[in-house]
Amino acid sequence: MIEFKNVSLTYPNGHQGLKNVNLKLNDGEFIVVVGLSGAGKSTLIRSINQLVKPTEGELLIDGENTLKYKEKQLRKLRTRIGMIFQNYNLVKRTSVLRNVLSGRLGHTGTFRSLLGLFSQADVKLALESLDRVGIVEKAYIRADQLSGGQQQRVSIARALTQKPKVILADEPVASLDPPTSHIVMKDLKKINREDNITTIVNLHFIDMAMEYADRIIGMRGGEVVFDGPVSSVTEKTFEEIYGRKIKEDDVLGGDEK
Ligand SMILES: Nc1ncnc2c1ncn2[C@@H]1O[C@H](COP(=O)(O)OP(=O)(O)OP(=O)(O)O)[C@@H](O)[C@H]1O
Repeated sequence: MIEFKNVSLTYPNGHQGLKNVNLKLNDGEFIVVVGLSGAGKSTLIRSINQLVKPTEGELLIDGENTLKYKEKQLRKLRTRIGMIFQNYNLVKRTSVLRNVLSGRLGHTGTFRSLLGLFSQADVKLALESLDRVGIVEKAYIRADQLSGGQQQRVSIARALTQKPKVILADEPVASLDPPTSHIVMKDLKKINREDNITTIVNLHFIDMAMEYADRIIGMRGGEVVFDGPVSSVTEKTFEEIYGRKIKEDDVLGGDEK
């Protein structure tokens, strides 16, 4: 379980990214974080693996306050947390398989991974991960030859080869068209269900949030202003989170091809 206890985060310029956040995120949940641009969604997600570090409070993972971790413990923690970014963060000029194998970096010694000496077990795992997101036939192609949706699936496969306990996805579909967005969200959901990986996703579109979330967390101005199961969410909930009426732009539309 991931627990935020009175967590606040003030950026060096004085801006308060998180204000007194209290949350318990249970193992295996599929959580979608929603809110307007600048609400603090990325800050919330990124504080879990300390890409940004909270300045107050406690952030417990399986009972341990990770804000007290030293560099070595933090590195170990990060090996168990997969991260998916809007822009995929692949090494574009190298093969898909190499990109996916880089998910093993924290597990394999640095020297061996620098030389590209991955074990057969790692290669098998990487190929299995690519198969699970439906693109194993692309393993030996250069990453920059793939479409955006395929690149995002490579990044999901990379996260999977980490054998993570948690996946954080920061606007994973913001650069994709509606049909491809649904494919990527379905992959994330399938993996969450099959492997019981706690999955926390930032999304802009309310229809996507409603379709895929078990639980929705709403943020505004760095604060959690809503937290509840998707079944309890109505249009009014979104209007309260956004502080305004819902607009056409808030809905992605479309479905899988
Ligand atoms: N490194 C930083 N230094 C100062 N302020 C920052 C920094 N990163 C983010 N902020 C500010 O903190 C607030 C929350 O940003 P955050 O990126 O978490 O929002 P968000 O809800 O994810 O928005 P978006 O959907 O636009 O990504 C914003 O006002 C942002 O400008």
